[in-house]
Amino acid sequence: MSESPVLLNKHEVERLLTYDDLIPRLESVMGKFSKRDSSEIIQPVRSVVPIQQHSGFLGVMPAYLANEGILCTKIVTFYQRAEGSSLPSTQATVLLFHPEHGHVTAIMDGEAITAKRTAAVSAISAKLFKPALSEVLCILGSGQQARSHYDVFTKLFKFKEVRVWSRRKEMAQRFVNDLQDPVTVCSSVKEAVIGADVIVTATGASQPILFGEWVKPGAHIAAVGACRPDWRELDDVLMREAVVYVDSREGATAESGDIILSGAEVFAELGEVLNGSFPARREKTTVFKSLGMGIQDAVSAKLVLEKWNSEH
Ligand SMILES: NC(=O)C1=CN([C@@H]2O[C@H](COP(=O)(O)OP(=O)(O)OC[C@H]3O[C@@H](n4cnc5c(N)ncnc54)[C@H](O)[C@@H]3O)[C@@H](O)[C@H]2O)C=CC1
Ligand SMILES: O=C([O-])C1=[NH+]CCC1
Repeated sequence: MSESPVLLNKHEVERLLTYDDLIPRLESVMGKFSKRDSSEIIQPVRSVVPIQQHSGFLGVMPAYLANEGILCTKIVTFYQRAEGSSLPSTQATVLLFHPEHGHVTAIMDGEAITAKRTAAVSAISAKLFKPALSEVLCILGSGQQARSHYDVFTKLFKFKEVRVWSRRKEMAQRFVNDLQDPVTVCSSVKEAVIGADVIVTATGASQPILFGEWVKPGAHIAAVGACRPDWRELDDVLMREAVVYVDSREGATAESGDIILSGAEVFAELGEVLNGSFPARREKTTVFKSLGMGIQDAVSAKLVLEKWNSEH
């Protein structure tokens, strides 16, 4: 009989998963993924079931990392929620399996993993692509991803000014009230992004909210929302003028409305830049279009379990 799986709640996962540990693991796995060696990594594009009556989606995100002995799947739901809803729009559970015997070794909260690994990957994109002199950070959205992006971007980089915009100004104000350091609340997207060097879009928008005409040439945009083929956060001008990087070419081609509907060309995967097979075109306006990958959840969950095991 196999042992019962370890069960870890959101509080535990949040405590055990640190950006310092996570970032090097994500860089390593994304680099390996971009080599497309199926004897090392298998990660299909996420399967998504629409839940039309409730404006939601169920996604299943499996991954197998043979050399690291990680067999994992995340099950995630994401919903378009009314502003001010007390329910989280992204909820998830991550399962780790014993790769040899097939039993479940751990079941853990996936909300904290999703928030931290997505922000950490965006931070990796910013390390590679943001302008050398980056003084102004702008965050569009004030939800879970906005907060994790704020945390890691201000931990890793020094900005003179941080701005936030949200659909309802009081939500942006609430976001700011939870923080120690000063952040400017903006009344419009335009006001928030003019002159910004780094822009994070982390909204549930399905139509463009960020327009290329407002974006400072050379800025870096980490675009985290719009993860359906008919959803947008960025307009055609921005998508066509920027150098576009993605987490996975297959994921972007299947799921990113910003890429599919604008007809923008994907320049490279983040992993291809980390591998040195494509350049980081820092001098240009750059977009990193993030959709989220099972391998990112898999290395995060393994890290959480290792930390937990070291304490028990
Ligand atoms: N790329 C990735 O790996 C991941 C992407 N996501 C996506 O990131 C986005 C944010 O996710 P969470 O922070 O978990 O959600 P959340 O519900 O915590 O925050 C969503 C934010 O978007 C705003 N928003 C919603 N609809 C909007 C609209 N039509 N126009 C402008 N703003 C709008 C809300 O006011 C809120 O500030 C979602 O689109 C989600 O699907 C989530 C997890 C991972
Ligand atoms: O990677 C992920 O978990 C998600 N991406 C979009 C919604 C959830």
